[in-house]
Amino acid sequence: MNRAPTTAAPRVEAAPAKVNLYLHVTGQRADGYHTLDSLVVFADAADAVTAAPADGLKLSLSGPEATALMAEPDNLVLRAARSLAAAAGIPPRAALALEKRLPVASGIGGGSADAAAALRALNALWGLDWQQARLAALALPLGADIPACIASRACRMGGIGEALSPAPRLPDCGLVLANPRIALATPAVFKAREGGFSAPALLPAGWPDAAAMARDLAALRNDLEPPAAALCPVVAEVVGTLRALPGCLLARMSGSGATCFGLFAEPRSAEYAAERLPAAWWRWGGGLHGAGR
Ligand SMILES: C[C@@](CO)(OP(=O)(O)O)[C@H](O)COP(=O)(O)OP(=O)(O)OC[C@H]1O[C@@H](n2ccc(N)nc2=O)[C@H](O)[C@@H]1O
Ligand SMILES: Nc1ncnc2c1ncn2[C@@H]1O[C@H](COP(=O)(O)OP(=O)(O)O)[C@@H](O)[C@H]1O
Repeated sequence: MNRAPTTAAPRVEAAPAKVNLYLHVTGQRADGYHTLDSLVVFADAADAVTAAPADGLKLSLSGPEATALMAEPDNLVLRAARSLAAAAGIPPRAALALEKRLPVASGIGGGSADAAAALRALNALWGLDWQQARLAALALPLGADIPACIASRACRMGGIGEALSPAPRLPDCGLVLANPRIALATPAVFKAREGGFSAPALLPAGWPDAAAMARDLAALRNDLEPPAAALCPVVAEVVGTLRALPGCLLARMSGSGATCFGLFAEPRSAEYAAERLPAAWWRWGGGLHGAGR
């Protein structure tokens, strides 16, 4: 039965960038996937996915970063749509539009955010009413970051990305994101990692302000930063440039890179600081997605 209402209004979903404030690689499973411990937050920098009624399944691309995806044989948005339709037992009928603003293959989970946004939009468009946990379980094989992106709320990430628990209470803070415009493939970075595994972090129940959070985060690390910097040496320059910005409390790489972030006391100082970065880089400054909700 096709439950797609042909008169349903288009659904628009933001696909916010994921930032790993720290990322410890805690082990490796027999299938090769690594187990992680990470504090994940979402920035207000975002792609946007629209789903509208249609007879078949199609995807249109727009936005400043869309060119990098023009040759993509099977966009994650389409894979997510097919996967949801198959699991729901309905034909995949939707006109999807992706406005791509986040750099591709950059450690801020843009593809995962897009897939998650498509699932949320189609869940509504097709009247499925699936719970977030069911969408997350369906999406995990498409990308380890997608479960966290389904809710797009700060969380503690464990397992290979599917074990999600609440984040400590976060203070108001600002983020600067900077990418030197070099794509880094996630599998290559995991493969280049050397050494043993890290223990999961011990975190407090919350932080009173961004400075206190930065102090605790400084004792942790991103275990993928050394291998990413070996593959892409400019990562060290990006981190150093962020760290030198006035007001920067902490600078580090996100995910498997090459995007790095700077943590600031509040969104306005991050916005201002981002403008001082080299114009050749992709850069963004602002606050956390959903802050104050
Ligand atoms: C590293 C992280 C941290 O949040 O972020 P990104 O750099 O992708 O943003 C994620 O774990 C990435 O998630 P995602 O990009 O969705 O990964 P997937 O497509 O599932 O996996 C791509 C490849 O990365 C490796 N991989 C990924 C996740 C994981 N927990 N262990 C791994 O070893 C595997 O080689 C896998 O084949
Ligand atoms: N909508 C999409 N956005 C970004 N990448 C996509 C998308 N669909 C498929 N991909 C593929 O997924 C890979 C990982 O992209 P992305 O999620 O941006 O990076 P990362 O996992 O480093 O955060 C890209 O190299 C690209 O080949």
